[in-house]
Amino acid sequence: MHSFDFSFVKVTVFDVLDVLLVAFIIYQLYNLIRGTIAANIFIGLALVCALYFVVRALDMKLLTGILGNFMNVGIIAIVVVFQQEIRRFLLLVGKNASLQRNRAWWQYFFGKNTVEKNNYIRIKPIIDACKSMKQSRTGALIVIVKIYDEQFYQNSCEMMDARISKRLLESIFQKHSPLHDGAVIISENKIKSASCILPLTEKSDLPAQFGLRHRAGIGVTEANEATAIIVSEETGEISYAKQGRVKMNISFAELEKLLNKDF
Ligand SMILES: Nc1ncnc2c1ncn2[C@@H]1O[C@H](COP(=O)(O)OP(=O)(O)OP(=O)(O)O)[C@@H](O)[C@H]1O
Repeated sequence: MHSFDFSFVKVTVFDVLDVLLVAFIIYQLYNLIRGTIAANIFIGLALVCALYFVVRALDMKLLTGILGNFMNVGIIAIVVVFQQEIRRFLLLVGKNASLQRNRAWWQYFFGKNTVEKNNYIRIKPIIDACKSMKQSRTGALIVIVKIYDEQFYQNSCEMMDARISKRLLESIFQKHSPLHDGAVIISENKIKSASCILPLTEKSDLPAQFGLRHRAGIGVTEANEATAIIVSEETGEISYAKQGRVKMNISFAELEKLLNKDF
């Protein structure tokens, strides 16, 4: 009977850790570029790489030479093409590290209940504003971002740095307000900007009643670590978008649950 000898393969704890870390980084990168145009570019680059290895293995000299030259400048091309994504990835790593640290300490000293209570205080003005805007059929788009990338928003937004309050949100989206067109961006427990023009999703399978407001709400969550609350002017319905996916007509209890999780 044949037996296999695997004694030449030595796997240490650090090898496992190494593979897990690489998998984690690839997963984070995938999350960052999922649904964006960068994902298609990434697939294109991966295909060129695969083709290079195939033609090299088949010893096809001309193609190997051409693709080899392309691969030599590949890393520079990647940095240029994925400039925004790399920037967001590094911001995410830095920010998450400090957020997790603060939260862990806070929970250690004050317990989980205090954290949840504080969270409710933070999200209450947003929920109350949505309740009132639903009633008055005021269209609104509120985007909550983990990392406020000023460069990303500064050209298309009216910059603010205000405490979140129900009345402020209501006045921004009130029909006669000069800032009512576009989205409000919330980050770090502040209203950071208003009247923002956001990228629209290019999805073709959305419900017919979804116009620009909904498309912008979904679009921003495809390209960023963000969640969007959309109040429909037509129907008063509340929708919630995250990672390019949208939950329609959610209740306020559901909204509270989702915000508690994501904010
Ligand atoms: N790119 C954009 N970024 C942010 N907000 C936008 C953008 N484009 C349009 N909007 C907002 O959406 C409003 C138009 O909404 P539209 O009626 O097309 O959307 P809708 O999804 O059908 O929502 P509603 O149900 O409220 O009508 C604009 O007045 C503006 O405030």
